[in-house]
Formats: sequence, structure tokens, C-alpha cells
Amino acid sequence: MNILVFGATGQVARELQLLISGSQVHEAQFLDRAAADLSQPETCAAAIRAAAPDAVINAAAYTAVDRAEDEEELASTINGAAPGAMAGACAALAIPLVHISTDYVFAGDGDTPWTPSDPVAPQNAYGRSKLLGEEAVRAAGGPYAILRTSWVVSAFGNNFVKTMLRLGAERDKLTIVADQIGAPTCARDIARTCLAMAEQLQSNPEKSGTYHFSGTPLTSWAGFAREIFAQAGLSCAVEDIPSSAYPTPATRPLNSRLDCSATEITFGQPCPDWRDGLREILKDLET
Ligand SMILES: NC(=O)C1=CN([C@@H]2O[C@H](COP(=O)(O)OP(=O)(O)OC[C@H]3O[C@@H](n4cnc5c(N)ncnc54)[C@H](OP(=O)(O)O)[C@@H]3O)[C@@H](O)[C@H]2O)C=CC1
Ligand SMILES: Cc1cn([C@H]2C[C@H](O)[C@@H](COP(=O)(O)OP(=O)(O)O[C@H]3O[C@@H](C)C(=O)[C@@H](O)[C@H]3O)O2)c(=O)[nH]c1=O
Repeated sequence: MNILVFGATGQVARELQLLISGSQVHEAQFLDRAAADLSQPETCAAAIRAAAPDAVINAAAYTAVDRAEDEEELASTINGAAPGAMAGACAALAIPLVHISTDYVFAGDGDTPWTPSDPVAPQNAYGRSKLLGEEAVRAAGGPYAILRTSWVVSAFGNNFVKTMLRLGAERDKLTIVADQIGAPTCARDIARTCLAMAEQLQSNPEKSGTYHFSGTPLTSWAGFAREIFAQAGLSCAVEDIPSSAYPTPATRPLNSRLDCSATEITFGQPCPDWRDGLREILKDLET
């Protein structure tokens, strides 16, 4: 397959580059911000028409959760209107679009894992902007997969692992929220699943729909930090705190548990153990 990827510098996009460069059967073109600026949605549709690919993966997004509170209009264009324009162009060519979304579309109440058909009620501007993207992709009428994931980490870019390694080396103790429950997901695993979805949607467009994909087992951010320090050999202590003791501009959902069973059943992609992925990330960061 000839795949067009929006995003080149992000965590998932970088892993897609590694995955596809090692592939005998796929080739891909990665569009950075200069090649396709998602704040100008029509340039995204034009890029798809010009490339005429077999499938499109959107790995670009406005991901600055707190900043989005002050820039909701821009976040909505990038995360809402741009995926809508991509989906329209893909539908016109009858090619699949794989679009990545987030646990932050859910309200975060309760302690039951969210299924893809559960009601959404984002609690922050980033979540609202991602929900707009989901709705626009579904409305376009072409083959698609919306892949909701959570707590993405990798050796690339900025993420919680990198923040903890930096702070954990500087401090003896960190206070970390322990009442937000979910699962870290390694960008490498997301890349593999996006590719599998693109492949399978090409011959089986009836698999179109909204899916969940995250790592296993469940943990809190505090639990995640402890595992990072244990694997990295850092002696920094972690004190559990409630979200109320760590005020941020954007409210985060307390319940980020995702029921990923449909992704395994439909696409053969089970939840990977994020602790194995974390080991790979730490090894990659050493070299
Ligand atoms: N990070 C996370 O914890 C989570 C992410 N997701 C979703 O997963 C997907 C991938 O996220 P991730 O890999 O972490 O993203 P990153 O934050 O690592 O990267 C975001 C990418 O989007 C690009 N981008 C931002 N604005 C624009 C724009 N106006 N035009 C073109 N490109 C732009 C960035 O380019 P540049 O380098 O030029 O800024 C960068 O390549 C996104 O859809 C995100 O919403 C879902 C759950 C959790
Ligand atoms: C640095 C730090 C963070 N925290 C908390 C704040 C927050 O609740 C949690 C994680 O912080 P972050 O800012 O990395 O998280 P955040 O940017 O909200 O991460 C989210 O990003 C978007 C893009 C998504 O789609 C989500 O799935 C999720 O991964 O850790 C502490 O409690 N103590 C600390 O010292």
C-alpha cells in the first residue's frame, strides 16, 4: 500500500516511519506542518487529492491539553475541521482514513471501562476539539477507523516518561496524581495497530467504526511514575495525591479505562503490556 501520513515529527508518526521503512509491502509519504498545515484544513484535502494514496493515517493533532483551554478555536480547527476535510477527500477517493482520538472525549466518571459506543462528554477544550474530529470523520461517509487511545509515550517528543526521567533525576520525591486511572500506550504499538487497520479496511471497509486501543494493565499516573523510576533505576520517591492537589487549567478525566475488546476481535490487535514497551523506550533513550 501507498500510505499518506499527516504528521512527521510526532510520537506516533515517528514510530510509523520506523515501522514502514522496515516494511517490504508498504511505502509512505509523511507530511510535516510545512507540507500540510492542519490549521488550513483545505490544504489537507488538496494534499490527499494530489498524492492519490491507497490509505491515509492522521497522526497530527493539537495535543497541548492545558494550552487548548486558551486556544480552543485553533485546537478545534486542527483536531476537528482538518480531520473532517481529510475524511471528505478520502471518501471521494473511496480510500480508508485511520484517525487517532483520545480517552479525553469521555466524562471520566465511574470506574467501568468505556466501550466505543458509550456516551461522550469531554471535560476540557482538547477533548471537545477531538470529539469534533470524530464526528466529522464519521459523517464523511467513507471507510474509516477512529482509534481512541490514552497516555501515549515513546522515546520521541515530549511525554510523561521523558518528564519523569528529567524530574526524577533532579528531585528526591515527586507528588503525582493517583486518582486518574487509565493505561499508558506506547506509540510503537499504536503505529502497528494503525497500519493493521489501514490494511484491513482497504479490503474490508465494513470494519469501519470507532475502536479503543490502550496498554495493559491499568494504573494511575503515580503508579506509572513508580514503574518508570523502578525500570530506570532512579531512587525518586512518589507520593500519591488527588487531582485536586495538582490544579491544572484543563480538567482531566478520573476514569480513562478503555474497553479495547472490539479492536482485538475485529483487527486482531490485543492490548500490549506497556511495561514491555517502557523497557524498549528506556533502551532506545540510552542509545
Ligand atoms: N500524546 C498523548 O498522550 C495522546 C495522544 N492522542 C492522539 O494521538 C495522536 C498522535 O499523538 P502524538 O503522536 O502524541 O502527538 P505529538 O504531540 O507527539 O505530535 C503532534 C504532531 O502534530 C503536528 N501538528 C500539530 N499542529 C499541526 C498543524 N497545525 N499542522 C500540521 N501538523 C501539526 C505536530 O507537528 P509540529 O512538530 O510541527 O508541532 C506533531 O507532528 C493525536 O491524534 C493525539 O490527539 C491520544 C491519546 C493520548
Ligand atoms: C509532571 C507531573 C504531572 N502530574 C500529573 C498531571 C496529569 O494529571 C498527569 C499527566 O500529565 P501530562 O500533562 O503528561 O498529561 P496530559 O497532557 O493530560 O496527557 C494527556 O495528553 C493528551 C494529548 C491525551 O490525549 C491523553 O490521553 C493524555 O495522555 O500527571 C503530577 O501529578 N505531578 C507531576 O509532577
